[in-house]
Amino acid sequence: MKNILILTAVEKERKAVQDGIGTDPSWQTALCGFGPVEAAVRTAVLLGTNKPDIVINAGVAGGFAGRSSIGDTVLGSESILADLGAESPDGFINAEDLGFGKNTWHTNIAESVLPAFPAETTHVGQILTVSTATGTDSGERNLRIRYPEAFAEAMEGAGVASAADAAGIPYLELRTISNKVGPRDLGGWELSRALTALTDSLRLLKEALK
Ligand SMILES: O=C(O)c1cccc(C(=O)CC[C@H]2O[C@@H](n3cnc4c(=O)[nH]cnc43)[C@H](O)[C@@H]2O)c1
Repeated sequence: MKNILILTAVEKERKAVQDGIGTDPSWQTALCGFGPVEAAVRTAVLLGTNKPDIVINAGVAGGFAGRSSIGDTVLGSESILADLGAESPDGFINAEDLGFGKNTWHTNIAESVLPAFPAETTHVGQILTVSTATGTDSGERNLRIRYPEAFAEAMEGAGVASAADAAGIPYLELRTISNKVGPRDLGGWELSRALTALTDSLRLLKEALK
């Protein structure tokens, strides 16, 4: 039996995950906090005393219009720290291109569990991690151009991935879509739909990783 550690930013996400996995000593949940720095630090601390077989960052996310819809599930083949780098007159230069380390953490777990998920509402691909949630049309446009293959934007994945990578532990990011990436409109967020999808997706993931 594999030991799995699932990290979420907030308690409501943790509860949705817990409802999906049920009570099982091999499947543990914890909070990693809000944003990539808090997520990396808290994950690293947890991995100092607990060495699971797989680390998962799960939660809700913004979806890029036309690429993912509210209630969909995104299995991250890559978690990308999308806003770490430097601006220049010729555009954004990411940390890797600057020669200062990693922006992208790959995993092959997403592809391997995909057959367990409904094809019409599940995507495998890039999930962006940002320190500031996109809140304008121009911000959305910039990210969409810079990352033409990204399905979703959230705020913890690359932090958790970085800590898991440093500990040599396989990693997966799983997100369900609660809102569109773009102008901040909390009234347009469909959190309960995304949290129900999160519960359903964790149930499927648990079956797939058996
Ligand atoms: O207030 C609630 O009921 C509630 C329930 C569950 C989650 C929340 C959050 O505020 C989650 C914050 C978390 O969600 C990610 N997220 C979601 N949409 C976006 C987005 O458009 N851009 C960036 N991040 C997004 C993110 O990982 C946050 O940590 C509230």
